[in-house]
Amino acid sequence: MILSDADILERLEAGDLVVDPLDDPELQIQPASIDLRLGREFLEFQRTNIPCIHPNSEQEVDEYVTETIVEDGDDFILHPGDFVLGTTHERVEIPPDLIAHVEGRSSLGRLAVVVHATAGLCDPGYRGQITLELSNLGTAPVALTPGMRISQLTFTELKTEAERPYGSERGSKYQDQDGPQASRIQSDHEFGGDQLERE
Ligand SMILES: Nc1ccn([C@H]2C[C@H](O)[C@@H](COP(=O)(O)OP(=O)(O)OP(=O)(O)O)O2)c(=O)n1
Repeated sequence: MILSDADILERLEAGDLVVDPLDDPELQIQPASIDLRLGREFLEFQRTNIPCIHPNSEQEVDEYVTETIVEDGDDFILHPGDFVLGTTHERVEIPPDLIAHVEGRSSLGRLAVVVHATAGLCDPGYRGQITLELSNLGTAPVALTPGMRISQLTFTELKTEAERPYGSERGSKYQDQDGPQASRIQSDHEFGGDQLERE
């Protein structure tokens, strides 16, 4: 079951679902979603001379990422073909019986701005800001202003609570993330399970 505006308000009031700050609930709570605003920090990917990035190499993943913080009154210009990481301004806490989906807003989609190029799932138990995978599929640069409503979260109720919510198990590498986080896929090998057995 997908939560309606009334269900979302009820869960927010009960305090187990958290979206913080929720400065303008009337504007941000939509019929079956909550609009989230864009934060100030962005991670941009540099052109690089290395032949490829090995996801297992922390150095290769981190070295070609640079951070930009947009000052008051300024915009972040997303150029055609760009792929950058942004963040929601809000921090969320998803209770163990809900899953949240990060969705784009139609108004930005109509300008060819995509807010989650691939991953869009917030696990039951997840806490933190949400990293947005922003790209511009169009032909004109688009100005993104921190504070603008950039994405929406929908919530689906699970049939039963997750027994091992995000954060309770090995892995959970993005729990309590603050600002956009580059991929931490290189830590997967620490937790095991990502190699095929030798035949
Ligand atoms: N666009 C998104 C999608 C997800 N998340 C957060 C909420 C998710 O609960 C958490 C983990 O997402 P995934 O399970 O998709 O990521 P991984 O499988 O790579 O990470 P892990 O191994 O920690 O589960 O990241 C985010 O910040 N921004």
